[in-house]
Amino acid sequence: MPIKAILTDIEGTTSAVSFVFDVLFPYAAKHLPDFVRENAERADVAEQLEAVRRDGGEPQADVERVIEILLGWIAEDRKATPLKALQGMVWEQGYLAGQLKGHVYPDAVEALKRWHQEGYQLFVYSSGSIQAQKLIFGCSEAGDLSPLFSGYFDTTSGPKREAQSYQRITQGIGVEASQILFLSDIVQELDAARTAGMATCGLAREGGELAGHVTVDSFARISPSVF
Ligand SMILES: CSCCC(=O)C(=O)COP(=O)(O)O
Ligand SMILES: [Mg+2]
Repeated sequence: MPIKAILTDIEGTTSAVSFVFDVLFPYAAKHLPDFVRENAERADVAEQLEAVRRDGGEPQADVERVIEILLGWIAEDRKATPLKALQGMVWEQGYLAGQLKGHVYPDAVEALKRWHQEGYQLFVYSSGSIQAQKLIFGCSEAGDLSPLFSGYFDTTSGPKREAQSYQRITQGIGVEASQILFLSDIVQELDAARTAGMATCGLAREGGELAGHVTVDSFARISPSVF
């Protein structure tokens, strides 16, 4: 059955790993402590702080201890849903202040625009929160790319290395798994998507191969019609 939908990862796929590690994560580490102190009573923030206490196994942690836990999770690149939600809130302030602009590779911008015009439905699946995903594409160096996308999925659909997450996303997209092409730079994510029945294409931007998957170094080399 022909591909109808394209589901893409962000970090290392549409966007540089260095943008996430050298720009976004340090920005969050710098601004998150004061953001949490100033907004700890806000309902959406308080809900995430409670989730940090629960997931961190420290139900009695005060706000300063929760901040310490969060900074530790940033340092170890933990894909924890409450951290990702709070990072998205902090990054929003940076994007709105013009201090952040989302990096999206020019070849990805060009291909996403073309595929959208050709009628493919485009979706994102990232460990970054849905808010963070909307910001990186909505406030990108190439302008507002958000009209290209039909939907966004984050770790509330499950971890990216588990096949069940891709089954849930398939339900959400509403086409057969075999009609979805998943793009990622991580072989374990591609393996999980394939186990769920999706077509896969690996991105290795520095060259090389993602074992067992068609691998390219640029979106310019992806033809959805051949999968
Ligand atoms: C939405 S941009 C920030 C990405 C992020 O926080 C992250 O952890 C990268 O996750 P990905 O699943 O895109 O590799
Ligand atoms: Mg990635």
